Amino acid sequence: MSDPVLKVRNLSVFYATPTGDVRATEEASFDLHPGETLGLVGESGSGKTTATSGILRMVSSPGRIVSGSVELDGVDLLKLSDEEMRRMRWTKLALIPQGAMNSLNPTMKISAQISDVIETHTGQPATRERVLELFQMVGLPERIYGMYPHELSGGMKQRVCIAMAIALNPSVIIADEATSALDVVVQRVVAQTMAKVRDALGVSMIMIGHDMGLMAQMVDRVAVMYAGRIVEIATVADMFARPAHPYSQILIDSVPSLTERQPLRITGGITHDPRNPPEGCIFQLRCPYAQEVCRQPQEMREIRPGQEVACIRAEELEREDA
Ligand SMILES: Nc1ncnc2c1ncn2[C@@H]1O[C@H](COP(=O)(O)OP(=O)(O)OP(=O)(O)O)[C@@H](O)[C@H]1O
Repeated sequence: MSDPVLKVRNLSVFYATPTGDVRATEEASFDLHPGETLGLVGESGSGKTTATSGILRMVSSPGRIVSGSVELDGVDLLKLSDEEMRRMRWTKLALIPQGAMNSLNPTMKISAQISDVIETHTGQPATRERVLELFQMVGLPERIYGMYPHELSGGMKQRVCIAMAIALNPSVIIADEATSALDVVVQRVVAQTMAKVRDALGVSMIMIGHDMGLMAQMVDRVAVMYAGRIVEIATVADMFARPAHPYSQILIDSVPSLTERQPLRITGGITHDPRNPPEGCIFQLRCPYAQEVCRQPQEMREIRPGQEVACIRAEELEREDA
């Protein structure tokens, strides 16, 4: 396999609170290969957004990156100066943030906002031709060129955000639940646009989401997070056919069917205080199979080529869903 475009190793990001650090992302490690899409899933509060903020070095106070490395094309982003990092954003690494469409500037025309991104990083404003080319790639009509965000539908605004993300041909795009604020039909169309653009440009993507059904159709591999820890990484096929971690099994069971899209609906939530995780397995307090042995630290380990899991009992508990 080709060298990864992005190599994340032991990334930990904590938030300081008066009663101790919230360990929002701890020891996260994964690779992203050229042209690959990796899905990052887990229920609310599992640390998905925090992990990607760490990758982009956009963690704001009271958060801080505690440790780790984030290599993009062989360069450790965590070692760059702020100015060097600023130059990486949009050109190498672009973000479509949560609620992206609400982050558009209401007082600026769509064309000017896209042009602005390009000008800030290249020193040259975008030509009308280039903006229209981007519109075409994401399926936006030419007539919105001179319009303001409030004149556009939610789906269109989301496409504008995709256009901005690809404007400078980044190697990696991180899409943070980019579609969750939209209704189901619009979600599907926007997701298809994202996939089309990704395939046309050969860009690598990290997609954060709750919707396992949508993930199944959009991503190559899935990383499952629980309470700040990645507990399993596998191809979509393996994750759905033989999820190895008990938490992944619960996640998969929460999907009614792969064609019927639904957000993750898991009762219970994260049960421990994120400032004080249990010793050993992060999932032990909710795990139906927890035993004494689960109080030992659980490292990610490969149980078959391409499937890594942080569960000492994985082989014993494995099941075939196929
Ligand atoms: N500013 C903050 N101060 C303290 N704790 C925080 C702060 N921001 C996030 N957290 C905590 O960090 C943990 C991870 O949050 P994060 O938003 O990364 O999760 P998430 O998986 O992206 O959730 P969602 O799906 O709801 O976006 C949670 O326990 C959250 O309460």
